[in-house]
Amino acid sequence: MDSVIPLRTTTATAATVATTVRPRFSIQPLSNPRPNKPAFSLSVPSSIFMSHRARNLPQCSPVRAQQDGSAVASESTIPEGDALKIKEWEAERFKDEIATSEGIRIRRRPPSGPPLHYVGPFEFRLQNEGNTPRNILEEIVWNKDKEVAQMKEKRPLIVLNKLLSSAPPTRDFLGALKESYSRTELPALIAEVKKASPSRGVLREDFNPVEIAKAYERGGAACLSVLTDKKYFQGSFENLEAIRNAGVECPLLCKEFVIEAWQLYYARVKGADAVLLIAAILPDLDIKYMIKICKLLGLTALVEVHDEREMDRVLGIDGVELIGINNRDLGTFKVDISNTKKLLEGERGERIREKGIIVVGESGLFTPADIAYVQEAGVKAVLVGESLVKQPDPTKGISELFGKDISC
Ligand SMILES: O=C(O)c1ccccc1NCC(=O)[C@H](O)[C@H](O)COP(=O)(O)O
Repeated sequence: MDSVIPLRTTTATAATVATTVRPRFSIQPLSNPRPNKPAFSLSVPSSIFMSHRARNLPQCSPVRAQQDGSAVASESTIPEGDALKIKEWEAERFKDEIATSEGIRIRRRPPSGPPLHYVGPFEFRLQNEGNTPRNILEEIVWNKDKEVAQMKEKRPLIVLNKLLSSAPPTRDFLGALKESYSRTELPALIAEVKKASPSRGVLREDFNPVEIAKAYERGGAACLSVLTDKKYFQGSFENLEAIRNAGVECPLLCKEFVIEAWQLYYARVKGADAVLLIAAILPDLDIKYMIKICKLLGLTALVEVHDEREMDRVLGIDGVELIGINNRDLGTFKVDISNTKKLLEGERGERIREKGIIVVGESGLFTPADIAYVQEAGVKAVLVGESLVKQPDPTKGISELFGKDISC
């Protein structure tokens, strides 16, 4: 049985509602609207209506219907504290809507129900719907959101800002890639220090990050990528700091799931020279503003994309100098190195060349043929983890991967 809930928090006509409502509801204008009643009816599956009632939300009382068929909330009935919570909740939802409109499917945190007294009509979720991450990337992001909140409490931005003055200077990540490419005429190597990953589990039991980093440097890596996520990759900021303090000269990429600007400051303080910004997670405006912060901090931003839509978004953002094409779908784990070629074909490739952007081919590279394939597609650098970190001797692993010694 369907129920009818004619509610609206702000003035809106049936027509405006009809354009914003989600398809699983049906809206019909009432043929004979009565005074003081909205001129439309909204049919909602009864299960959704039940979840609305189960949450104890007011149904009609704070809403006043108008002659034109719209309805307004009588805000005077909402306690001040709740009104603030409602505003915060609506602001979050607004951000989510922007992200969705840019094609971002990863939600920043589990959706919460509206606060008490919220009377918006069209957001009645089925109970429990949406509170489970849709894929591993979303799970990582939800976990990161909590983790960053805790870390920020211990080290607020004001503290990090002070530490910046004693942090070692950054090294030129992009310059190191360009220099290596012109020296070897092969894609510059960003070698990844990674103990484990969600898709492959533990890659190396005897994992000594500093030893691995030094072995990569001896093998001719231009830069290193250091996983700092603990829960899913068994990495840490201690590893990043230790590699930096051990005198490794290769510039270091902090391989993190950045969702907040605070993390950029933290990475910088811990010795990073570059940070990863993942387009599948970050809306355009966040990328734009984080790139500016990176510049202020002397960090290089590696902006990672996986599909055409993300590439087009990133190509529209000013200040992007380094783009990584991940051959791994971070939601499904599927790896396909032809993804690099696909994203560099035609007009996109031309725009990238015109803008002088350096492209990094990331993930799933195991053989000299793989390196040649992505080089042919147009990359000037590669990011390699598994195939090197698993080698008993990672220095030798680099020569095998490139089919020659690239250290001199
Ligand atoms: O590798 C994963 O399982 C993974 C899962 C979810 C998010 C990110 C993930 N990996 C990050 C990377 O893409 C790789 O560490 C990096 O590109 C190197 O890839 P590979 O050479 O295949 O180890």
